[in-house]
Amino acid sequence: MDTATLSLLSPLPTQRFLSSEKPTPTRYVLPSHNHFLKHFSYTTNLNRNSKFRIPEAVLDTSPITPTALTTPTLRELCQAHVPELILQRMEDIGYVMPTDIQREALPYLFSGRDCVLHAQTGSGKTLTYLLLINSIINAAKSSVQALVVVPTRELGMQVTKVARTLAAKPTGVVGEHKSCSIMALLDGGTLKRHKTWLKAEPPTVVVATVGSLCQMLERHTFSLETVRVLIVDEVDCIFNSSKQVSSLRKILTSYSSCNNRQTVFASASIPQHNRFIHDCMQQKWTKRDVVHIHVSAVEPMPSRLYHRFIRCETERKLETLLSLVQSDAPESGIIFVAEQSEKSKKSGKAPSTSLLIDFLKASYQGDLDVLLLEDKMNFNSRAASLLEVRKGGGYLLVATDIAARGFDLPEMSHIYNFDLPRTAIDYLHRAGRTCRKPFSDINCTVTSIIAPDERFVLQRYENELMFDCEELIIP
Ligand SMILES: Nc1ncnc2c1ncn2[C@@H]1O[C@H](COP(=O)(O)OP(=O)(O)OP(=O)(O)O)[C@@H](O)[C@H]1O
Repeated sequence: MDTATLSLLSPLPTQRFLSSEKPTPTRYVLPSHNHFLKHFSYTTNLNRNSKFRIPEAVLDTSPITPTALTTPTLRELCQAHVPELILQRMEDIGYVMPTDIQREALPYLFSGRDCVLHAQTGSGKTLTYLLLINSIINAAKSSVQALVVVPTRELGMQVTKVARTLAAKPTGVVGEHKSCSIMALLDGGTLKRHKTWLKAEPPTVVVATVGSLCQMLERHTFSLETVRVLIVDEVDCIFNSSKQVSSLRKILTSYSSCNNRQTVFASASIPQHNRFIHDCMQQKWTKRDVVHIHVSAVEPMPSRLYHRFIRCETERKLETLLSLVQSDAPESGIIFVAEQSEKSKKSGKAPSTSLLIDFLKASYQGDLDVLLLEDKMNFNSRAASLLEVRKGGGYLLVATDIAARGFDLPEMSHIYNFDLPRTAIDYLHRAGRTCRKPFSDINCTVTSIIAPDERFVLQRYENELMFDCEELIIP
């Protein structure tokens, strides 16, 4: 390994592989080299000889001692950095042991390094960056100190909710509780009200969609001058969106400077990550010593997922879906449908989402509520669907890929790809809406209903994402 890499990382506690399974406080397992590589790889910017080659995993070769292998609790990891009330609240909610990404990333984050958090769906990246935010902000100061940028309104609502839950008063604490204020500045919101709020008493944390944020920045309603930590969640999704990418670039480089803030990017998928890290440094999205924390590098898909597919002719897809849902009896499920193509719109055809909703409402006889979530719904209807979903109780959500990113619905047991996703990454994120209880053993199922000639597409996704999909044959 590049010695420069070691010396760069050595001031920090070099992480040793502990376990990908549910962590227990004392676990004395000597991991194999391959096992280590499978789960953790760190990359930094120091290998400048090749264009995008970045040093591989950091291997700790010092003797293994029982102490080094004792899994720290979240409290132990955060104690010196995060206020006690937040730690108490974290434990109230049930966050006691860290997930892999939390254990690996928090020491780097607390050291002030810019980081790219690259870990499986449902691995707890949100709590990771919220703990960093809570270690930095001062709730007594009236200024925007932390900014979380998200690609969709729905994800913004979710992150805001988690941030507010974490900031709430812990049980048993009496008296007044001054927590930080968190503003959701999201597309479809009432920007006029936000403008007044930002001017009168700036919130400590802003969770924003790119569009609304840029609107506010362009109108000089507020500036990013006081922002000390900037998070971009689902970063690859925003960089991939032709509508959002140029605004994100401005947020990162024109409206603020990487030298005046700590920058964190998060996603379960960062295609060509070496290239991305290189760009982070070259484009000054981050400082030059950005750390890439890649957990489960060769296993991008959560291992508790069972993948299957069923071949059927297009005209039989609806009946096939219905019989699958009825025999699976999911706790809750999402049925993913492709967005309607321009060609189909022009020919006046009804979108698949409407056809599917009408069909299920007429034919499905189970207990689950049938709901719809798609981009072209107005914001109020989208919010209403989301509210129903979050109320608990079982539901079948018919959705486009708008529901594929970041949604955390822990009770979700089944995903159905009524239409195959366009890319392997879309498959990964759709599938990742299940298996969202980090320390649970429960398996979840992803089923793709494919036309016979789509088998090779699914096979490509299997190869790319390294999972196996079993064929389901209905007699
Ligand atoms: N330390 C923890 N202990 C128990 N549960 C946790 C812990 N950290 C996070 N969780 C739970 O894990 C679930 C997934 O977390 P989160 O939404 O942050 O995942 P993510 O990594 O952002 O996934 P995605 O890439 O799909 O957005 C949430 O329900 C969260 O409450």
